Amino acid sequence: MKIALIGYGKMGKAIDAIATAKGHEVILRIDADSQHLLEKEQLGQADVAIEFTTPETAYHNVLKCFEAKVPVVCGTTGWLEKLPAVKELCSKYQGGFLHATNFSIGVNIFFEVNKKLADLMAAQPQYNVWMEEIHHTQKKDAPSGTAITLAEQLLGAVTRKTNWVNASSEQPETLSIISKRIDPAPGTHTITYTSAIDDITITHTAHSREGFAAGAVTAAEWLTGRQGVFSMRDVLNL
Ligand SMILES: NC(=O)C1=CN([C@@H]2O[C@H](COP(=O)(O)OP(=O)(O)OC[C@H]3O[C@@H](n4cnc5c(N)ncnc54)[C@H](OP(=O)(O)O)[C@@H]3O)[C@@H](O)[C@H]2O)C=CC1
Ligand SMILES: O=C(O)C1=N[C@H](C(=O)O)C[C@H](O)C1
Repeated sequence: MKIALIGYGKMGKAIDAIATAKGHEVILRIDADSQHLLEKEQLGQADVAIEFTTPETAYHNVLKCFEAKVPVVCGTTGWLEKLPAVKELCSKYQGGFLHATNFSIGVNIFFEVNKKLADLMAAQPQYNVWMEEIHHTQKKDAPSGTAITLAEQLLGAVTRKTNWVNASSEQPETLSIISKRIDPAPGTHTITYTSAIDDITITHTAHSREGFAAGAVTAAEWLTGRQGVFSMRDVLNL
């Protein structure tokens, strides 16, 4: 498979190592200084693009892939407000688009555990619930995309919580998401349900970026040759 890497920072480099070890050919490595390569002539040579850049640049980059008719796997977080527009444009261009706030198998299983626990806690109002995420200090967005996915799942089931804030809140209807930035944390997410009697805590801790990168390569293999808007649930059959 010929891969175009859009974004060649921490994730781009981790994906390069895994894709190359699996026998794929990385034909483009694009960073902020080589955006002129984001054109049909170059991008169009790839079977698939993998985009991990910044909240400010992801939308433009994904559109460039649609224009070049290259399916794109996107892991960039912090640009949720533009996702609905991208999904519509994907249909217009008859493109392929797969976005995930977290590509690791472990976190995608954790998402399913979160939904199940939230379903059970929906009928137990004696429990309050809050969330914490810890990442490295270079992270640009807060809360993390993964934390927002977890929060949306939780609010969908635990209806006594109606909104989330990226702070500590005393409002009973507000889900607090506390963000901490501590090096070198690749990504830790914890959800705690607490009552006067006991606490239940679930945590996912990434030990490195390997799980995110391996998941992105698996998603790219899966997306190649497909049209439509997909998620990791499609890839992992969850
Ligand atoms: N979904 C998931 O599983 C995961 C998602 N992420 C997300 O992925 C994103 C990237 O993370 P990470 O690799 O750690 O970040 P880095 O800051 O290490 O890398 C970002 C890269 O994007 C490049 N870049 C900036 N602007 C452009 C542009 N206009 N076109 C092309 N490339 C550009 C930068 O280039 P330069 O170096 O020249 O500035 C750099 O190479 C973040 O949003 C992060 O939250 C991270 C891990 C897992
Ligand atoms: O920026 C990161 O590093 C990470 N970002 C993603 C997020 O925002 O959830 C995924 C992972 O936690 C690492």
